[in-house]
Order: sequence, then C-alpha cells, then structure tokens
Amino acid sequence: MQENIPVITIDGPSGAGKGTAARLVAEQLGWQLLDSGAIYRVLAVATQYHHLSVEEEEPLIPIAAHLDVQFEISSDGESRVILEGEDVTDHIRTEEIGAIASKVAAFPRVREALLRRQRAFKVSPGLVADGRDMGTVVFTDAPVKVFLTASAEERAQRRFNQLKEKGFDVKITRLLDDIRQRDERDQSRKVAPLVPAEGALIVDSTELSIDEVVGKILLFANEKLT
Ligand SMILES: Nc1ncnc2c1ncn2[C@@H]1O[C@H](COP(=O)(O)OP(=O)(O)O)[C@@H](O)[C@H]1O
Ligand SMILES: Nc1ccn([C@@H]2O[C@H](COP(=O)(O)OP(=O)(O)O)[C@@H](O)[C@H]2O)c(=O)n1
Repeated sequence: MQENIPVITIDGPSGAGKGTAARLVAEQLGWQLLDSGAIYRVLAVATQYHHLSVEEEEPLIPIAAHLDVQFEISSDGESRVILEGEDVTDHIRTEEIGAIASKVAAFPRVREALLRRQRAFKVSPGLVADGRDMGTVVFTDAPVKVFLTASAEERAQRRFNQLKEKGFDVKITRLLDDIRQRDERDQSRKVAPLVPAEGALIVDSTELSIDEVVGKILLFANEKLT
C-alpha cells in the first residue's frame, strides 16, 4: 500500500542545503530520493529546446505533462539527468535555468501536470523529497516535515562556491540578487507558495555544518517514526 510508505519532506529556499541534506538522509536510511527542483529545472530547459515563452501558461502544459526526462546513475556512480536523450545534468544547475524554473513553477496547471510524476517516487521502504511544496502540497500526509533555511548572504556564498567548483564564472552580488528575486517569486506566488508546512521542524542552517543539519533531521525523523 503506497499510503503506508513513510516520507520525509525537506522544503526551503535556494541554497539552504536541502538537496545535500536530502541525499545524505536518504543514503543513511536507504530510501528513495526525489529532487523535485530538478524536474522544474528540466522543464525550464525543455522550454528553451521548444522555443516557448515562459510568460504564457497554456503552451507549457503539454510539455510538462509529457516531459521526457530520465534520472540515471552513471557507471561512475554519479546521478545524471537526461532530457529528450541529452545529458543536461550540469546545464540545469545554472542560475539562469533556476530563474526560468521559478517562472514556470508559478503556473498552477504546470504544477498540476507534474504532481503524479513526483508522487510516483514514493516507493518502499521510504522517500526523502526536497523542494518548495513537498510538505504543503505533494506529500501532505508525510509524517516528517522539515523546513530548511539560511540567511540569503550565506546561501549566495554557498551557491557561489558550488558554481565555481563546477567551473561556472559567477559574481556573488549577482547571485545574491538572483536568490532574493527567486525567494520573492517563490514566496509570493498564489499556488504552492514557499511556506513551512504545519508541524514542520524549522532548521536554520546559517551557522550549522552539513553533518549537524543531517543529524537534526535524522533525530526528528526518529522521534516521529517510532
Ligand atoms: N550547512 C551547510 N554549510 C555549508 N555549506 C552547505 C551546507 N549545506 C549545504 N551546503 C553547500 O551549499 C551548496 C548548496 O546546497 P544545496 O544542497 O544544493 O542547496 P539547495 O538544494 O537548498 O538549493 C552546496 O554546495 C552544498 O555543499
Ligand atoms: N517543489 C518545488 C521545487 C522547485 N520549485 C521551483 O523550481 C525552482 C528551482 O528549484 P531548486 O530546488 O532546484 O532550486 P535550488 O533550491 O536548488 O536553488 C525554484 O526556485 C522553485 O520556483 C517549485 O516550485 N517547487
């Protein structure tokens, strides 16, 4: 029964460390992982492939509903994202794509078209899902909900380090502006705005290490699941 499979949701703003924490928690528990932001990012790339404007909802709906995306693990153990047969793993991580993703994500019917695809990740023995609305919309009955945040400055610095490491040429002031704009758009949209789910554990990671964040989530999960 899919209903009995436990889910840990980790929502929060860009650069809070959701993806990193979700991956480590999933590894520790041996559970499935859903990076829901990657789906929105892939959709953003698909709009570019198909030369679609992101100002209009209607033409985006069939693209979202039939998104030809695969999440694969390559022979060296790295996870790869394949869109329409092309490897877009690095391309989806740019801030440009993040900004387009947050625009397409503001359309209610686009979100609706992606719901079933996200819920299909819920498989035994459990799922760790990260994004913006995992606890508030997609997995409302999840027994463990976390809202992970950090100051905008700290998040911009983390994103700067991360993108530099990947070889992207980026400016920290630009990243901070992008993060603030994306926060504003994600928090103020009418559908599935970024807010903590009821009963969520709020973790401010500004002054916490990755291990400390993971420790807090596992402790909370242990309390809730036993
Ligand atoms: N608590 C932390 N302290 C320092 N760096 C962190 C912390 N959590 C995550 N990071 C780093 O910040 C970057 C962004 O983390 P990520 O998990 O991609 O954030 P999100 O999924 O919330 O956008 C990554 O390079 C990650 O290694
Ligand atoms: N569950 C989700 C996940 C992402 N998104 C959107 O997709 C964008 C990119 O998500 P992401 O999780 O990859 O972004 P980062 O937190 O990694 O910067 C966000 O800014 C949101 O607008 C969403 O609306 N709902």
